[in-house]
Amino acid sequence: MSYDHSFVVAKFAPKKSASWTSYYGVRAAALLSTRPFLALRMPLVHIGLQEPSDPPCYVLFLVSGRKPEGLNDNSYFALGPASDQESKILHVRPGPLLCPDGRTLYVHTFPKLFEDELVPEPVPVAAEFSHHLDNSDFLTFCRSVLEQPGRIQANTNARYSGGEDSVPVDWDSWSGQSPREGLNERFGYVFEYLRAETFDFSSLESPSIYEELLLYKQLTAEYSWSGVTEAVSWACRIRKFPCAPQRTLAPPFTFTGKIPTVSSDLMAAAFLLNSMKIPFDGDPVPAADEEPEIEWDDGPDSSFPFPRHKAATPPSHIKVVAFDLLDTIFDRNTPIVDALRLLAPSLDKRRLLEVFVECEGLRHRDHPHVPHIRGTLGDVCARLGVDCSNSMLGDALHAILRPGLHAEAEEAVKMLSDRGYTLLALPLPDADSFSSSLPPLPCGITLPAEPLWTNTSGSRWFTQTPHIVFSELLERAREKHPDVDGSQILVVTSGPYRVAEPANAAGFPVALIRRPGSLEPQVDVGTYDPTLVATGLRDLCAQLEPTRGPIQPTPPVKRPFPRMRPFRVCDLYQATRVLGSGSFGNIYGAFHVLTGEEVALKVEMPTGKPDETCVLPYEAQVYRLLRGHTGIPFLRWSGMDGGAHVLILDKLGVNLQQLRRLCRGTLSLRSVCALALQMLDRIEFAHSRGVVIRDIKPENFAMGVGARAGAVHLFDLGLAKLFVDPRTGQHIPPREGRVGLGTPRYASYNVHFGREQSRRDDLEALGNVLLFLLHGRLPWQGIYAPSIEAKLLRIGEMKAGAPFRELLARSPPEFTRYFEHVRGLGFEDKPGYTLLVRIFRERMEREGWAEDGGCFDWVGGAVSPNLKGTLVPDEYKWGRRVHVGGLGHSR
Ligand SMILES: Nc1ncnc2c1ncn2[C@@H]1O[C@H](COP(=O)(O)OP(=O)(O)OP(=O)(O)O)[C@@H](O)[C@H]1O
Repeated sequence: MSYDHSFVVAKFAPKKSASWTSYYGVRAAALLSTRPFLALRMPLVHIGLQEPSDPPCYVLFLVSGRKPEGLNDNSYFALGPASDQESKILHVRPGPLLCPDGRTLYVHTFPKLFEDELVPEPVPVAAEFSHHLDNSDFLTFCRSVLEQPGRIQANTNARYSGGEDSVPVDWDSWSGQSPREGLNERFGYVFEYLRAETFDFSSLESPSIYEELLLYKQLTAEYSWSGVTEAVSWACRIRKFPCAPQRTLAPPFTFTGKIPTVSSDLMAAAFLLNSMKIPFDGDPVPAADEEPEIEWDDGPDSSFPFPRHKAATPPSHIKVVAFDLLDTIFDRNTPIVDALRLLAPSLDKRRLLEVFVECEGLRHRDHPHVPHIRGTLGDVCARLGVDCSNSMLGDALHAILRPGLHAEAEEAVKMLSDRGYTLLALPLPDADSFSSSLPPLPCGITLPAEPLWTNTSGSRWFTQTPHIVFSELLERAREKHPDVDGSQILVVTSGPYRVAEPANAAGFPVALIRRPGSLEPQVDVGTYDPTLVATGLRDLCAQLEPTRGPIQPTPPVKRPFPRMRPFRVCDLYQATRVLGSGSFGNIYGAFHVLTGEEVALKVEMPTGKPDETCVLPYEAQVYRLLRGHTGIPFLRWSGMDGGAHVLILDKLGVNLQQLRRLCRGTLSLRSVCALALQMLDRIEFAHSRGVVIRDIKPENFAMGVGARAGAVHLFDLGLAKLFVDPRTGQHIPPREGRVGLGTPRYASYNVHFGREQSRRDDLEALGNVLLFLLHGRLPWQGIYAPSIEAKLLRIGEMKAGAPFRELLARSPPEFTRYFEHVRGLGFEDKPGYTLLVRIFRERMEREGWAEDGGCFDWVGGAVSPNLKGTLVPDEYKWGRRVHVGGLGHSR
């Protein structure tokens, strides 16, 4: 069917929009009151202004919370509960256009829309016009468009613009490039004009006004440049359909004054419009481009004493130097690495240390009264999947308990002692284990006679040296210097969070030793403030040289994480940023305070309502069940901390939805095939452990980071379920009338009709996900239905019927084979994973596509990192580089 179709999508783009074109852009944009909105093209016959027998005439309506002004003063219909004075009310029953707060919407009409009758002079913009698109703008825009017929069809450039970048003159956006087009300069917004004169809708959805609404919806849903880009790319695809010669809009027509009746189409449009957020008069102008402070109002309860900023300190002011022995004087890391290398020779040194330190900290937290080093070794082996004999463990333990001295220790200690400093040591953690195996301390340092605090119940010395140590230290220092105060005792440590933070909080200056390659984290969240930073003990001595002049305080560092109240989980993981939000709480990026290793924290705060159960403990069980596959993030710890349920998981990279956006909306068949192989593998693994995922969607698959950047990971297992009864080993029985779970866009056909999900449903959902990644859109997206139930039913019908068949017809044949298999499976049937893998692998082999990490569209420079519209999380961008999949490239 041929359909005349013109539409305009208008969008305000705040200046510096690029700054919120980011992972957080969507969140920030939700607070902006300037939103993209739509000039609707409506057939006049739909609103009773034309007879069906007349040649069809269309008009663009602008729906706005503001009345038109200037020459078009009177050209509007008020929708909904207008005031008594309103003469023209477009009566809509039962009032779909009513705004929840009772304000009125106006449909701007168009008496002088057409070329010859456009207003002779530009209409002055009312002084108070700040951020609403009003009728005069609209007219100017229309004139600009109509003056240049054909330009759009000729132009194949991308159709987006804005932000601070200049806009190429030949783009068909209306973007302030000429003096005539001054609106953009003043208000910083951009019009997108998308015009498809005649095209064939038959292979798309049924022709209706919803095509435009769909664009609008997409824009409002994903308000960022990516939203625009997606909408525009969608429109561009439509535009690929053969275009008939351009026609101008139908002859001018005169408004008769007759109040129109509402046709069902308009009614439906009105329902959709009602769900849109259109700015109203008096809405506040958005505050610049500030990102909102992310409030942490449901997180674990923890607070930090922040250090005061220090003044310059003359070395002579320091009377006592107190060493934290671990890793400043004693070298504990080398023996740990040596010991672990015996157990897992192939692993990288740093990784071994990270695993050991993490296991040690968690073990100590959960079993504070049990000797921990042997237990830690056991945990390390379990974590690395290595089998060790008792004698191997014994050897490793022996090595770990024999730390040597750092090479420079003797010399440095002597030098400081010769300069007259009193040298003390903080008590050594776990002194009992070490007592017989330590080498003698360099001459001049005194240990406390009795390390009181190591036996403190639940002591947390792995992360925080307790406050009691510092009062004890002050007492010991006063034995030699009765008048000394805390500011004269320099604590030397390599542990920023283990020692520097509590020392600062207790009022002691700190010298932070950062040896090259040290394990301690480099991330500074502003909770400590070292007086000096040295690369080793020799450097420390040089900086404490009396003739050198006062030690200048380190300049304040620009803290990278100001937007969140800092909190720490298990005293070991410092949260730094929000990675995402889920239905039950937030997911935070965090790092281990002793190793700097990055992790993700999934946090759920119980509401306290008796009838509500928390889901994270359940999800933790599923993660435990699925341990052992590298394509599923490892659950490092789960439990209650600070009153919240917490999962500590491997940190992942960008999810497939974000990557699809990064790649401008669609992925190539090559990427889709390569992803399919990995995704099938993860799902097969879950099924092999008796688990159905029930929430297969692109957002729940993410690439790894670092060395695992080419691997797809399956996560978010909160909806997963055992399909095998663990007591009987039997498959669960089929059931009807189940509540639909998962995401309707991708869910299997069965889910829409209330059937219990089994393995086949995960695989059907995977098929839908792959089609979505390939096409960028599924036919049932954005359809209209009067209620959610009706919509779910309608989507189900589409999945079962012609729209799905048409989708397959325009997809590579592999998908037909794939769906033939998965839709042919019975409830209990085991899917033919090998067959499904073969379908995609054969295609890859035929095409000569390698399956390596470089096969994805986003790797290796195929996608320009700085294109607007990408949703690459900030952590993947720095300067003009982007690192996706671990392979960075410059523009
Ligand atoms: N391990 C992780 N590493 C990095 N980011 C993550 C991780 N886990 C979750 N995220 C981010 O947080 C978002 C939400 O996480 P998740 O899907 O687990 O939460 P949810 O509450 O189950 O969400 P939903 O309601 O969408 O199912 C994800 O889309 C992802 O961007």
